[in-house]
Amino acid sequence: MAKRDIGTDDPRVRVRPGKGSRPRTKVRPDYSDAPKATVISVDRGRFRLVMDEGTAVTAVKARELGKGAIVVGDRVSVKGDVSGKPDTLARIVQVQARKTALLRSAEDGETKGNSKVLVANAELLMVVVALADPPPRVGMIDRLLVAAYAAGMTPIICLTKADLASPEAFRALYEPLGVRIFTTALGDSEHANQDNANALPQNLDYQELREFLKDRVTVLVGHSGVGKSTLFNALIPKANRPVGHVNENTGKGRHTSTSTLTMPLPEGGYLIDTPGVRSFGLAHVTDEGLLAAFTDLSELATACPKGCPHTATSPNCELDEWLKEANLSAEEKSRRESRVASFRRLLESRQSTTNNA
Ligand SMILES: Nc1nc2c(ncn2[C@@H]2O[C@H](COP(=O)(O)OP(=O)(O)OP(=O)(O)O)[C@@H](O)[C@H]2O)c(=O)[nH]1
Ligand SMILES: [Zn+2]
Repeated sequence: MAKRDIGTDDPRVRVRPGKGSRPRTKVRPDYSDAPKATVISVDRGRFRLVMDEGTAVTAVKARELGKGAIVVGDRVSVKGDVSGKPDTLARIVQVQARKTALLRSAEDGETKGNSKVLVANAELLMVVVALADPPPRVGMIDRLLVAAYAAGMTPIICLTKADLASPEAFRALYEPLGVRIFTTALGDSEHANQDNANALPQNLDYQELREFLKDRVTVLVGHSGVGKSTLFNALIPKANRPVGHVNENTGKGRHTSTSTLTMPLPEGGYLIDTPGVRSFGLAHVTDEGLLAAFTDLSELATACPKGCPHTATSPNCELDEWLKEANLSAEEKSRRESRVASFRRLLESRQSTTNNA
């Protein structure tokens, strides 16, 4: 292969002379002065980008980039027409290394065990949990926390529908983890109405949440019906996410939309909505990664016998010692049991996933 041949016959790809010392076949073009952009949506091979100076453009992936996926949140270098005018198309020529990558492993079907990057470079994972209707599902929440830590992201929890049920029990369970928890009640328009403010429970954190999200990039995840769209619309009034009904676009019923939406927050920062997260496989996370997400348990486990797998049958596992501690209140005992059970359930579910894959 000739020294300058980078394996493309695309005449638009300009190649600068490489340094003599570089490996012969890997002479890469220098795009350091190409304009940079962030991917805000992906639709069948077309990427919607916001250039750093603000223009929105549509782009395709340059052939030389090969097969790797480009996802929402990726930072990219762009060539070609970046005017953003109708019918123009730019070219993504380079993808920067990701600071964070939110992955999800398929849990069933043909792709079982394969993992996929959902969003790149986001800082926060906001797990949206309804206090009622539907009630919180601890297993899913724990999975999402694990996925966040494994992604290099910081998880936070937003409790919704506090007008329907008290957040106390949930807070008692999750506050010891050091995860920030915000409680909201935004639902029906009557609740959003200021005249009705007295009807709302005390101690709601909606304004604190707004402040917290300012200037950060946050991914929203949660089950259908927990109030994600309601929250999204409250935080970004012009977003107009459809509330209370599902997916007119595909007509395939619930959870079939795959489009991930990025919207700027009025105060600065971005919200990213990921529809259709029904399950969140964790096959890509190691056992250590799993334990690290249980911040309350991971410290205990450092005192376990060497190589302890921390299951219910592991001899002298510190997690069991923690459960057996003397003089615990009934509440604390049940909280600890719930935490250990959560962790062990995830551990087991992953083992069966990996073994059957
Ligand atoms: N009472 C009450 N209802 C709420 C609240 N937030 C949302 N709801 C209602 O819950 C229902 C579902 O809300 P959505 O915002 O559509 O929930 P979603 O999570 O986006 O659901 P999908 O679009 O299916 O993923 C709607 O009828 C909302 O009006 C709340 O804080 N309190
Ligand atoms: Zn152990």
